[in-house]
Amino acid sequence: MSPSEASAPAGAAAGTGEAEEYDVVVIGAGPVGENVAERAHATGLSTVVVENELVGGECSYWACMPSKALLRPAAALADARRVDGAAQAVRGPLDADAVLARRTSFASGWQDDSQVAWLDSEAVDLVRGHGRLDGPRRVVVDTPDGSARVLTARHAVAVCTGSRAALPDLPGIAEARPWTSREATSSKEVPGRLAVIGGGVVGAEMATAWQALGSEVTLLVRGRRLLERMEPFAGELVAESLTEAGASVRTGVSVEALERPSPDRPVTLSLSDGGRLEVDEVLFATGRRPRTDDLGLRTVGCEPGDWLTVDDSLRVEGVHGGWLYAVGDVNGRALLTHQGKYQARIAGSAIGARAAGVPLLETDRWGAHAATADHDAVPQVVFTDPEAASVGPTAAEAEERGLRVRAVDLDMGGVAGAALYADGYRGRARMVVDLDRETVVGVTFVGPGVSELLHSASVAVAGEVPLERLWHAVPAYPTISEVWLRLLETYRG
Ligand SMILES: Cc1cc2nc3c(=O)[nH]c(=O)nc-3n(C[C@H](O)[C@H](O)[C@H](O)COP(=O)(O)OP(=O)(O)OC[C@H]3O[C@@H](n4cnc5c(N)ncnc54)[C@H](O)[C@@H]3O)c2cc1C
Ligand SMILES: NC(=O)c1ccc[n+]([C@@H]2O[C@H](COP(=O)([O-])OP(=O)(O)OC[C@H]3O[C@@H](n4cnc5c(N)ncnc54)[C@H](O)[C@@H]3O)[C@@H](O)[C@H]2O)c1
Repeated sequence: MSPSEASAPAGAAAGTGEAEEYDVVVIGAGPVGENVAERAHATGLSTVVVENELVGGECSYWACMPSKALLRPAAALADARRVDGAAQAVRGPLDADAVLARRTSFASGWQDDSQVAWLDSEAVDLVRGHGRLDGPRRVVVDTPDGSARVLTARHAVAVCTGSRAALPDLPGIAEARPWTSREATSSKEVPGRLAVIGGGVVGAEMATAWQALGSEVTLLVRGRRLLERMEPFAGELVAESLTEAGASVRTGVSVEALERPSPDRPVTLSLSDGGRLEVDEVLFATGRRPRTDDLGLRTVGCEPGDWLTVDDSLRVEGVHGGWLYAVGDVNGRALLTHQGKYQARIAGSAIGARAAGVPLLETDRWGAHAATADHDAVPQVVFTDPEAASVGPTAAEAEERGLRVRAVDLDMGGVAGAALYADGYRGRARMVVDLDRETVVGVTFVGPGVSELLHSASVAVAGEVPLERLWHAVPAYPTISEVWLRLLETYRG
């Protein structure tokens, strides 16, 4: 079937009330939905995506892109300040207006024309409106003009509706009009005093960005440290650096109530240690919940409000006929754009293979239709200063999985390339070695400029490269990559 034949839906046009039939219907045109549609279409299937906000999803407008655009100028300035000779040339603060303007341009001014054009170029149809399931293989779209369109799928429906910020149920929270990640990435003004609640990735990154932009930031962490899902030294180094930058980082404390007497007045937080804190804005960076509450899931035997549990080919478990897929944040496996897009490539080709009647899918470990990396090789970069980058389990997680491991630690300041990169370079690395197979199962780097190193670790982990072969992968001198050589030397003793 040619792509042009493939993209033509059968059935009646919109407005007639009759169902429009496609091979694949995708609900949600975030980065993941776009990729499921494009991949499924590449296998010769007709595809349509349903979107009720902006094509491009959270990542493009209120998450990855604007947050990294806010953080990059701070990192560039910090890097220059760590190099004698360059430091003398950059004495002033960030130009907050210019940073916010650049952020806005990376968020495409919250317009989705270019992403719509991309869908069009890939011959994927777009229906604007809120999609919900209405029984097997059937999606009803409530469109902005008040009418309903019915889409049916010959082969598969993929739910790619993502996640939204989770807010705790606290007295006064609604009246306090707190920021979520949306306001933290799209604000047009720099608040004088900002409280950030939550020591996860959003909390650490947004505290870094807004402190650098001139806010007086207080980061309130209910646990013992920041970035609890990474090796302990990651959160410790990031907290130390945030404190040096002027932020107040307080652990073991949470918010119990909020009071904002009127919208133009400051907000006062009552804290679990009995203290009170007055700020101009408060950001809740307290995790995410799946966008599954208004999706008609009961009509197909699933529970609304839950993360959708999937198998490794991204098919929702327990749905008769195996036609329902859930890809990206909504399945709760790894809330990251690159991991969702990886799942999308796998789901798209699995949908295509099943539609073509391929009798035996490659769903074995590392097979073409199995998202194995979700379990063993999820890379993540936290764009704080210093950057924290990791792939695979931490040493503690590897032990919990029953692996016999050794953690090899290194102070990165001794690596020549790191010392050249920044005067007094502060950074640490850990390589977690599976002693039975002599392969690397997890790696963490924390330090300036480590984000671009991470893929080397992902290749080693996903490739299950034996240490004796890694020994022959020679890092160029004098780059920060020589951290690999030092780690291997330390392991060999
Ligand atoms: C502040 C922040 C920073 C982040 N930074 C990074 C980063 O640097 N790197 C990284 O890898 N990840 C990052 N993430 C995570 C990343 O944003 C998500 O993993 C990614 O957006 C998930 O993509 P998705 O397509 O699954 O969902 P989403 O991007 O949430 O897209 C879902 C889409 O579905 C639409 N939708 C929902 N329900 C319906 C419905 N019923 N009908 C029609 N349409 C619907 C929504 O409008 C949306 O467009 C960040 C997250 C946050 C909050
Ligand atoms: N650079 C990146 O890759 C990047 C950047 C931002 C977000 N993300 C993704 O987005 C997802 C969401 O990030 P997040 O930081 O919102 O979630 P998270 O789950 O990483 O962290 C939330 C934090 O809030 C704390 N918390 C929860 N409820 C609380 C409460 N009531 N009071 C005080 N603290 C509370 C938790 O203990 C946790 O430390 C992450 O899973 C991450 O993968 C990725």
